[in-house]
Amino acid sequence: MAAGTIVFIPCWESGHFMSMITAGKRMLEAAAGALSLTVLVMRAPTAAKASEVEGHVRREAASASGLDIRFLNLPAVEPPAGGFVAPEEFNFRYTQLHAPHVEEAIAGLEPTPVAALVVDLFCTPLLDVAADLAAVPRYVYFASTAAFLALMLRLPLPESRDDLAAKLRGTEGTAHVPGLPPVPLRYMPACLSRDKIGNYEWFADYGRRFMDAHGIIINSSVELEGGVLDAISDGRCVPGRPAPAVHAIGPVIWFAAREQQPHVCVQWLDAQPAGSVVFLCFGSKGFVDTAQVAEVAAGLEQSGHRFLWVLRGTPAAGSSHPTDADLDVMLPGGFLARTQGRGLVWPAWAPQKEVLAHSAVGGFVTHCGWNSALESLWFGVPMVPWPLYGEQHLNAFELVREMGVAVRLKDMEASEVGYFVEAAELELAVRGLMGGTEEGRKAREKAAEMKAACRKAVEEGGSSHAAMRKLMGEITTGGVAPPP
Ligand SMILES: COc1cc(-c2[o+]c3cc(O)cc([O-])c3cc2O[C@@H]2O[C@H](CO)[C@H](O)[C@H](O)[C@H]2O)cc(OC)c1O
Ligand SMILES: O=c1ccn([C@@H]2O[C@H](COP(=O)(O)OP(=O)(O)O)[C@@H](O)[C@H]2O)c(=O)[nH]1
Repeated sequence: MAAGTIVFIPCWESGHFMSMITAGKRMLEAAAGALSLTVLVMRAPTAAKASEVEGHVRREAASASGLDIRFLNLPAVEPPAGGFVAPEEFNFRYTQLHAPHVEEAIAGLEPTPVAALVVDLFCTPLLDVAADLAAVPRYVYFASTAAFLALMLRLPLPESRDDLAAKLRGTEGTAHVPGLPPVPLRYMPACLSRDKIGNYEWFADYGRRFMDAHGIIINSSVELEGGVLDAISDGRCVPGRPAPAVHAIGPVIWFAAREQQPHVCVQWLDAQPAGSVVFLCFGSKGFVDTAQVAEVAAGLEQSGHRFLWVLRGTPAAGSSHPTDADLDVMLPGGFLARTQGRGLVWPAWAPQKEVLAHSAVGGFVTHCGWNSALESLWFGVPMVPWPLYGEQHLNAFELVREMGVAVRLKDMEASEVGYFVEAAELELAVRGLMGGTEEGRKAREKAAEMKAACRKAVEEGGSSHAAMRKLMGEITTGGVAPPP
């Protein structure tokens, strides 16, 4: 029977929620029965997201993991009234409104001692509630890259604010992300770009609060982002003040139970030659408009390669989630007939991990969501980055420039956020990715190396395995250093 419980407060976005629950399971496994996990579930601010989260909770609660996990729904709060400068401001205020409920839920756990509190990167307003629980170590779970973390830690510094804010008012120049070579402004996260400068203070505030944590648990590894992790631990993000310890335990990848009947996409892949198919998928939010669809279709057709394209329709009013695409309306006339046998366009949610794991898949055109990038590396699939939102442009920079596992779209470096990709650009990138250029062949080799490194990292003796052991050691023995 567990002697204490780790309290988790995840964010409602699926990528964050499931990444954190999967990390929690790994933590329990490493604690070998000494601890349980209590997940405090906030009601998501929209009905669609609330139902998504309910689905995750139902599936997890029903799964026979043998681990001691329980989900407690926090009372719903009224979303704060509008007029926000940024979505981050909404998140911040909405999350903060849950503080009394979190305190009450934690008090209700007695007599079970709380061994640690872990909050999502967007839930740091709730880090303080455990300040009353004087001895309880508090952690942030960071479901994104160490590079994005380094940037966020640095944002509150006056010199960083002045420098970056001035640069972001223009379009030329580079930004300083500790541990990375100079980052061209067009690779800065879309959430911090020129037209979103109002977000700056909110991101800076999140970054400031990370310093109040005992540690940051991150879905990355030394093998993937060693340079940036060193920069954080050497104090190059917040000079003069040690950063919280960073526990790089990744890749953390959420694998759903397999359906009994293989998915249509998988059945189609079964009939394709090894390494012959380029896969296109743009995450949980990604969709493209009709003009862009026509260019993608033409690019794929002209590339001559086999493809599996997850094409989603525009979200319904008031939603940010794509709908299932009506292919007859969205695709150019005759495209399906002309590409029959060598291409499949799938209009709904696809089993991305199963697709990436399939031997027929030779490349991935991706929006560079960090979960997608990690999944691609896990299966050794080289990428073409097509970042859309959030921090994805910075992720693309690392994949291309730092890791060398991706072939860039021709004009990406010369484009504004939300750029339009022409057929010829996509054709060229796909040809390169599938082995037609030296850059593409190198990216494939690098992706294979990364696959081996990712798997080694989480095995016994690997860096992420050791980081997890150290983290759980400090939680179970209470031997954690106070926040810097
Ligand atoms: C990590 O930094 C940011 C993330 C987001 C962001 O916002 C978002 C909003 C939605 O309505 C639905 C989403 O799915 C979603 C996802 C999202 O980030 C993604 O999170 C993943 C982690 O689980 C992963 O890190 C991906 O790379 C992210 O793109 C938004 C944002 O600024 C607006 C961020 O800075
Ligand atoms: O059709 C789809 C689209 C996405 N995903 C999964 O959804 C997650 C997307 O997370 P990511 O961080 O890449 O991007 P986000 O959706 O948060 O932008 C990944 O685990 C993908 O495998 C999937 O399985 N099928």
